[in-house]
Amino acid sequence: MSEREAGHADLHEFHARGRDRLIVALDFPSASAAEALVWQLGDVVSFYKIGLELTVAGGLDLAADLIGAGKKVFLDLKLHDIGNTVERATAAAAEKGISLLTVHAYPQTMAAAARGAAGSDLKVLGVTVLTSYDDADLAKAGYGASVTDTVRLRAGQAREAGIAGCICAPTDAAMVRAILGPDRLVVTPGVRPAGAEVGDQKRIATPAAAIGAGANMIVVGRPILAAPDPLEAARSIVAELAGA
Ligand SMILES: O=C(O)c1cc(=O)[nH]c(=O)n1[C@@H]1O[C@H](COP(=O)(O)O)[C@@H](O)[C@H]1O
Repeated sequence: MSEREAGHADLHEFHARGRDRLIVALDFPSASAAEALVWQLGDVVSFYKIGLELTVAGGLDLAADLIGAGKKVFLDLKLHDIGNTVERATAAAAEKGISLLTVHAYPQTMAAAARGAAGSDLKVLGVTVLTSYDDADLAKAGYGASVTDTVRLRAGQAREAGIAGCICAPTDAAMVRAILGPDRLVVTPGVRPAGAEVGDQKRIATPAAAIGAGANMIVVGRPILAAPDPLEAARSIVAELAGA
């Protein structure tokens, strides 16, 4: 269904469906720059990702402000350390009212994060294989398996660890959905509206294709942040997601 086909009564629901599928990555060097974008996007966006760059520039205080203002926050720290450290860091994130937290999809790490999040509303996502990697990049990093086989293995291990879901490329989403089943989360970065600049991403698809392949939510950074009109770019992606 397109925006045009949705009747007046359905329009609110149509936009809400699109909005619930979009996470905007606040990849900024300062909290004030991130705040300015949040202000600009207003009610069009309800879920924000705070990653490595913003975390070291006041991102955790901003996370508290966003949560206080009724937004959801995805803390993208991609944790990977000894179990004790991962468990404690995850428990600390859970206490802050964060909705989503990433860890690298290694069995020990995911099991520790599952323990840290137990009894809280925090959902842990395992990063399978980064969307900037292809088979040659994995080989260079010392792995013998292809991207597809590695994602398949790690998605299965995420399910066994009992975490909430996985981060994967939209091109892997159908396979990961089949492994995780209908109740876990599949979240895909590496999303580019048709014609958008690809940048350093290697395994990409459009917003509608990502949802069509089984993603619950997509993560979008530069196609909104670097757009001449970020609000218009976000609106257009929300409409595409709502119709998918
Ligand atoms: O965990 C992530 O969010 C993530 C995993 C991954 O495999 N690839 C990936 O791009 N990301 C993040 O998703 C965002 C994508 O940003 P853009 O490429 O600008 O849309 C960035 O904040 C990345 O850190």
